[in-house]
Amino acid sequence: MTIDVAILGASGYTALELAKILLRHPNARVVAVTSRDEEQPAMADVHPSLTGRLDLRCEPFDPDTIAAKAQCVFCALPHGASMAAVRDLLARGVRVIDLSADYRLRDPNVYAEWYGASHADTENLEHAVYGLPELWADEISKARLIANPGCYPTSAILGLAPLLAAGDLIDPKGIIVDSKSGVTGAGRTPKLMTHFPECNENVEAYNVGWHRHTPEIEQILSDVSGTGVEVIFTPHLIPMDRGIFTTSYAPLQRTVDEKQLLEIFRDFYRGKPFVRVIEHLPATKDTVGSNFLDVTVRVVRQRAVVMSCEDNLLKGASGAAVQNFNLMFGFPETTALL
Ligand SMILES: NC(=O)C1=CN([C@@H]2O[C@H](COP(=O)(O)OP(=O)(O)OC[C@H]3O[C@@H](n4cnc5c(N)ncnc54)[C@H](OP(=O)(O)O)[C@@H]3O)[C@@H](O)[C@H]2O)C=CC1
Ligand SMILES: CC(=O)N[C@@H](CCC(=O)OP(=O)(O)O)C(=O)O
Repeated sequence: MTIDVAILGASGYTALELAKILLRHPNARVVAVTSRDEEQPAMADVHPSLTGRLDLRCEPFDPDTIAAKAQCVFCALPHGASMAAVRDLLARGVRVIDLSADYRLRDPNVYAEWYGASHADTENLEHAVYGLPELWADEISKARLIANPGCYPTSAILGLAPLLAAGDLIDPKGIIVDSKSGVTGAGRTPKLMTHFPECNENVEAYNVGWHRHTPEIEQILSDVSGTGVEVIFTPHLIPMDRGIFTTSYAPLQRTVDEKQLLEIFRDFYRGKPFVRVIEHLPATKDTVGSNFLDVTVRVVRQRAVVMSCEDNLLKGASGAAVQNFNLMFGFPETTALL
C-alpha cells in the first residue's frame, strides 16, 4: 500500500527532514509541497541536498488541490499559521500530522495565555491526539489529527514519564527541567537570536519562567502521573546546529538506587524501538541524525537526575512525525526510521 502525502511549509528545516525520510519510505509518496513563494521554486532549489531526489515544484497552499492529491498532510508551518490550513484539510477528509504547537494544549484558554492569540479551531482541538508514540500508540493509530510534540517537551516528557508513572516515587511539584538546544530548533526563518555573530561562541538562557513549552510539558506529565505536575523549565540556545540535551531534577520521595531507577526506565520503555535506556552518560552526538532518544538516570542527594538527548529535527520533530504516520497507517513503527 502506498499513501500519497503532502508537506506544507516546504522551505523549512523540518520539511526538508520530512522529505528526506519520506523519500526512503517504501509506503509513502510525496506528491505535493507548498510554499508562500510566488515564484514556485523547485524543491531542489530550495533545498539543494534534494537535487536529483525529489522532482517537485513548491505550489501555493490550496486545500482543495492538496486534498485531491494527498491522503495525509504533514503541516510544517509556524504555530498560529497552522490551524487555518489544518482545519481546511480535515474538513476535506485528509488526515493531518501537525508539527506546530497549535493542537498540543487541550484547553484553548491555556493556548491563548501562552501563545498570545485565541485558538481559531477549537472544534478540531478536541479531537487532536498528542503524538508521542511511546505513550499513546493506540490513540495515534486511530487519529485523524496528530499534534506532534515540541522538541523540548519530547526530551523532558520521555525523561520524566517513567518516574511519574511509578506512583509516589518523585514529588510532582518539585521538578526542574534544564534544556539546551542547537540553533535549528529555532527554524530556518532568520531571527536576531540565531544570527551567526549572536549565537556563535555563545550560550544563553531565554524565556526563563515563561517559555511556551512549560504548559505542554506539565499537561502531558500530569496525564501520565494522574496528578498535577509543575515544572520549572529553563531553555538555553547553544552554538551547535542540531541536538537537544535535557537534564531534569526530581526530588525522590522513596529511597531507591540507580539500579532500581534504571530498571523502572527499562520496564517502561520495553518494546519501544526509539528510546534507548543507557547506563553511560548521553551525548547529543550519539543521537544526531537518528530518531533515537537516549536516556539515563543518576541519584544525587535524594534527587533523581535524568539526562535525555535527541536530534531536535528528528525525534524532536520530523522523525516522530513519520513514526506517527507509520502507526496511523498500520506500517511497522520503525519504517524509514532506522
Ligand atoms: N525546528 C525544530 O527543531 C522544530 C520545529 N517544530 C515546529 O515545526 C514547525 C516547522 O518548523 P521549522 O521547519 O523549524 O520552521 P522553519 O521556519 O524552518 O519553516 C517554516 C516554514 O513555514 C512557512 N511559513 C513561515 N511563516 C508562515 C506563515 N505566516 N504562513 C504560512 N507559512 C509560513 C515558511 O515556508 P515558505 O516561506 O516556503 O512558505 C517557512 O520556511 C513549526 O511550527 C515549529 O515550531 C517542532 C519541533 C522541532
Ligand atoms: C531553539 C529554539 O528557538 N527552539 C524553539 C522550540 C522549537 C519547537 O519545538 O517549537 P514548537 O513548539 O513551535 O514546535 C523555541 O524555543 O521556541
